[in-house]
Amino acid sequence: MAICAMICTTPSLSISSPTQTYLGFHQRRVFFYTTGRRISRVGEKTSFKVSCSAESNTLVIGLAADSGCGKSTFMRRLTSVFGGAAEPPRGGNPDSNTLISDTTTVICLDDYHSLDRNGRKEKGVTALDPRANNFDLMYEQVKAIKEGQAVEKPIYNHVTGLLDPPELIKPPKILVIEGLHPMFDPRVRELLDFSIYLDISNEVKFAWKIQRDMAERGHSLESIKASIEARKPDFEAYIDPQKGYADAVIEVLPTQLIPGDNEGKILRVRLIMKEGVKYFSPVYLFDEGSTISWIPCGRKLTCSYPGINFSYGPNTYYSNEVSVLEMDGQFDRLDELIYVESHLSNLSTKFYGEVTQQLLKHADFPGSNNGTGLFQTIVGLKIRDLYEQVIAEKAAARVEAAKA
Ligand SMILES: Nc1ncnc2c1ncn2[C@@H]1O[C@H](COP(=O)(O)OP(=O)(O)OP(=O)(O)O)[C@@H](O)[C@H]1O
Ligand SMILES: O=C(CO)[C@H](O)[C@H](O)COP(=O)(O)O
Repeated sequence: MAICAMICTTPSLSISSPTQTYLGFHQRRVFFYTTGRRISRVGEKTSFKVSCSAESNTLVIGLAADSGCGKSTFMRRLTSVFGGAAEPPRGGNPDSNTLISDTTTVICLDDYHSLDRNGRKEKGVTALDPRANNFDLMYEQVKAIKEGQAVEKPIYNHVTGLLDPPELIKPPKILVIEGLHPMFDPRVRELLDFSIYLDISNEVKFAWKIQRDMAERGHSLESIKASIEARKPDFEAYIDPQKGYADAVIEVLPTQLIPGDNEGKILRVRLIMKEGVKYFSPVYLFDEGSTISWIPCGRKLTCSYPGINFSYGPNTYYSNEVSVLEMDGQFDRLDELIYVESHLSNLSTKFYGEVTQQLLKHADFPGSNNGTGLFQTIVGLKIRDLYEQVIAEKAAARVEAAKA
């Protein structure tokens, strides 16, 4: 770092070279060595490409879920926690899948489809199949962004089903990679600072699909059923197993408060939080580590049928120790959520009532009155906290390095 601070205005230096290169420093000049021999000096004509870039402060978050499972809604909640609105790149492809705000850039991993709609049809593979995706490019580009370099990322056009010319993605403070496979490739997984899986049970997925694809997109009930069935084997083989790697899973199930309910309107939502993740301390209800069941309905929380049930406790998930917070039911009055919020700890809020304020602000988003909205908001706050801890630690390390 000391070297870079002297030769660059920004604190890090990136070098690309066709051979293994070693960086040396002597009398305020930077030299490159190959197997110990000095071969060139910065400023001299050289085949090495040297560029200064901002120190790698890009935090990378992975958000995995099947299509139509609430990724966009979650992203809107996350961006709002950082205080901004996300928009597609200005002046770019109107069908871009990217969303940029002051703090976050969200890229959709559909952009790494290597086969377009026709290509998949010809080869008889779905978009969930690894053979339809370019994981090498995904890895190289996410790594480059994390290291502070801009990349030309391809665009998969959902309107035409074709691969469009690429768009420039500059390194943001927080990069979110959302889509089908953020935790599939071990190399990409290794780049993630935090990972989330939205686990929507088949019953609920079906209810949401019907609501959206029938009401908004004019699909028939039969075609929705057929598309879910057709995706199932690949979903189970390639998408679902990723939840074993996630730091937080939001699991959405039918309610247990109404026996045999299959409407998918009242939901039982579980926030599964891995223990021992750096910069992430799981949220708890009443008393950390104990097992709690709580019906908050009564004087301070209005509940109509079938009521609300919270539970919390330690558990094991894919051989990992986790804490699980569960909410079954829905709120009648969102402003009364403050009562529930005041019984939760480790929320990483900046002021009393921030969770309630966030949900009230976006009361019109799907799921604001149930555990999906509540837990998405909480995970958003935890990501902000994680980011702030990383930044604070890097700043402290820089101060220490400058002292040395
Ligand atoms: N928490 C929720 N409660 C009820 N319905 C929801 C919830 N989240 C999402 N939905 C339903 O699912 C639909 C898809 O949500 P969203 O667009 O956020 O998902 P997505 O994963 O980004 O979808 P896609 O990948 O297909 O773009 C919404 O239009 C809504 O009908
Ligand atoms: O699973 C998906 C992720 O969103 C899509 O089905 C996939 O990207 C293919 O898109 P399209 O159906 O528009 O060709």
